Amino acid sequence: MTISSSPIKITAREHVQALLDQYDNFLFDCDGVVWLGETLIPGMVEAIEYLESKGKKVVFVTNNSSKSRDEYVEKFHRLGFKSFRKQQVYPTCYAAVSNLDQLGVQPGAKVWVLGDAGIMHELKEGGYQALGGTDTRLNQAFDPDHPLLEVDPEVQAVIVGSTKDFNYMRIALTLQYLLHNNKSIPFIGANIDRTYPGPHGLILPAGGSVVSYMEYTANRTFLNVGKPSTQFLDTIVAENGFDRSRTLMVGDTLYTDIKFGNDGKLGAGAGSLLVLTGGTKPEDLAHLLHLPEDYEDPHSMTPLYVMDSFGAFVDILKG
Ligand SMILES: C[C@H](OP(=O)(O)O)C(=O)O
Ligand SMILES: [Mg+2]
Repeated sequence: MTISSSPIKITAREHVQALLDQYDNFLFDCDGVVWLGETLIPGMVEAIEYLESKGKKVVFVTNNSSKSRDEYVEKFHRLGFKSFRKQQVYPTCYAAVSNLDQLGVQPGAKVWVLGDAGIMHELKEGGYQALGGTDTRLNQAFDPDHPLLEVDPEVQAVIVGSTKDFNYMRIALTLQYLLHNNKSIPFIGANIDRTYPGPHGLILPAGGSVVSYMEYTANRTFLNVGKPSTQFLDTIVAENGFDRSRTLMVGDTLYTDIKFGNDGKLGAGAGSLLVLTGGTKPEDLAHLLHLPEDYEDPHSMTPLYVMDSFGAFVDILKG
């Protein structure tokens, strides 16, 4: 099946049954698909339990680097996913750390972080020394004479992701590392998302806004390790032994999730399902469908399927 110009709307029992027949493996985005902040999207626990009861493999791929895999396990359990295991979640803090080795940065090395606890914890778990990030000494107002502003020459990489502690001390220091040694230290960005859907209908700044800030300031290009990176998908497919033609990506964002599934050649020609519980509204999709053919490859961001909420899966199936 190829990507149609208009996605197929999943509303009836036969549509849901077709998904079950067509796919063995389901990749789920988290923010806007499974939850909004700490609020579970109704029906998601039942939907995942149903898929697993039918022998389907389920993994979660999130561009949100604020939590480590261990912290995601706690969150999934807290929200009712009782049998959830660490191997089922791929946050970009983990992807960022997994990339270090290939960039020649070996465990034991010092890595500078502009980001939240997830990146710090994954670095430590990978055997790296994490600097910056959540260090509370950086919470103070900018002072050019502060000893912390001295660059540590042993730092071998910089990872930038979302942070709720975005202040001038942190960005000024991060800039020093990005410029250090003739801009030779690898610059990893955890994601490209501008925003993410928060609780109470709030649209909140996401990691991509922080990464882009640093990219512009340092006049450097970062390596994006998150969706829609095809290398990220290759790793997930290989680690789980998934058959791409029997794999579906479910997400709420066109330029990350849907592009990830389409560019990654999931499904038999296409394997992406957009839900409308997060950042994308029907009018955004309509706009995309009317873009000129040559506009930044609109097909790569066109989902094969669309569904109001994946949480409706079991209800639709039961009629
Ligand atoms: C939006 C994104 O999370 P995801 O939707 O990939 O779980 C993020 O928090 O930057
Ligand atoms: Mg999302």
